[in-house]
Amino acid sequence: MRIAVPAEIKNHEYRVALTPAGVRELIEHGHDVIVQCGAGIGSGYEDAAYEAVGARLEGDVETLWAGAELIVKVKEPQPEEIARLTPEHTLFTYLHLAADERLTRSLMETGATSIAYETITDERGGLPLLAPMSSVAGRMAVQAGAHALEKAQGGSGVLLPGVPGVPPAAVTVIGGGVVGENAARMALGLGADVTVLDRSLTRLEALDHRYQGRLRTVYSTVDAVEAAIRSSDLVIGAVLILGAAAPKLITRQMLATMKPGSVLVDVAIDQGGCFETSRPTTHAEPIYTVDGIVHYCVANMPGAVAPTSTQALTSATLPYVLKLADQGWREALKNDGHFQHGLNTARGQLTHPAVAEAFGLPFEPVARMLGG
Ligand SMILES: NC(=O)C1=CN([C@@H]2O[C@H](COP(=O)(O)OP(=O)(O)OC[C@H]3O[C@@H](n4cnc5c(N)ncnc54)[C@H](O)[C@@H]3O)[C@@H](O)[C@H]2O)C=CC1
Ligand SMILES: CC(=O)C(=O)O
Ligand SMILES: [Mg+2]
Repeated sequence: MRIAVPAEIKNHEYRVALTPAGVRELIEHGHDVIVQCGAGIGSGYEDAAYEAVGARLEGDVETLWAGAELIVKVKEPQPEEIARLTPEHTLFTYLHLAADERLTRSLMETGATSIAYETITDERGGLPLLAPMSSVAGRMAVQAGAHALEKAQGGSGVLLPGVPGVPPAAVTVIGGGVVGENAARMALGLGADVTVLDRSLTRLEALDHRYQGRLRTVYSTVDAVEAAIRSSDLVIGAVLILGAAAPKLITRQMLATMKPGSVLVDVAIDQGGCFETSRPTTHAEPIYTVDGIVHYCVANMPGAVAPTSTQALTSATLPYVLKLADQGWREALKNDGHFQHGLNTARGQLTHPAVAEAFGLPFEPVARMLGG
């Protein structure tokens, strides 16, 4: 199969979809891999490293896309990338469609087959292609929040760990999944006072057991969120309902109950954000302030630490890229029910129920799409 790896073009996105080691695996399986010139530079991979494992380099982006059957990317297609997609393409990347109706409709119109990393499931109930980037983003959320708390950023000026004689900051993490646990772990490491809210008692039990009383776990209700944010210096939004738009757990009205200069980091922004006042920001301008509360809402946080993120991402995606390349998308999905959950669009139709529900659009069940 002809597989293309374009350079990412989202703001400050330095990741690339495949490392040279990943490309080598595909070539060993007999596939042609075409890498856009310079695609790996931001992650520390020179063009020569791809050439050395047998990839072809392509400088012209239109030629790269036009010649590909399978396109492997990191971020959702940007408008100029949408314009290059055709019904002959299979696109494998993060999509987060429920957050963006315009993207959803335009992707459907291309007729391309699109498979989203973030909706593929595994037998343990996890999201194996989201998890590595959630680990990165969860860890970064505390760094980003600590920086935003500084006075020069508009923050209250509270130092997360405190110092001897001065108490540490209060950090609330809403959603105790992969992002949430990684954020909690970093915040604990810095010596902050950490509370995690979740709707899943199983998750709270696991966290309680693992952290042995070093963090507080609270069942998530409107009441519990209201109480927690009143005394928090940093609140991290880390909830997810698979494939769906994130629920708004902090309203604008609730901001007035928070301490001035407190910080909200909305990691769930790629699914639309879990705070009413969140809007996507970029690494170039990551923060803004509403009613005295600093917001950080970058939708591609791991892009800023690309050498780490690219290796973690390729390790997770490679087995799936190999299946798509070896078997074609139909067979690969027919043979793996969890992989099937990744299919978001095909033949101009939506195939993910949660995305369809987000916009009140009709959808075609994957099983029917694969049968026909
Ligand atoms: N901004 C960025 O750069 C990145 C964003 N993300 C996003 O972070 C979000 C979280 O991802 P993961 O941690 O991997 O998901 P996950 O599925 O591991 O965890 C989500 C948790 O939220 C909980 N939850 C759902 N509704 C809740 C509610 N009302 N109150 C409290 N908890 C609730 C679930 O029980 C679950 O434990 C996703 O939207 C993901 O796409 C992930 C990576 C990078
Ligand atoms: C998960 C995601 O959207 C990211 O890593 O950018
Ligand atoms: Mg994202």
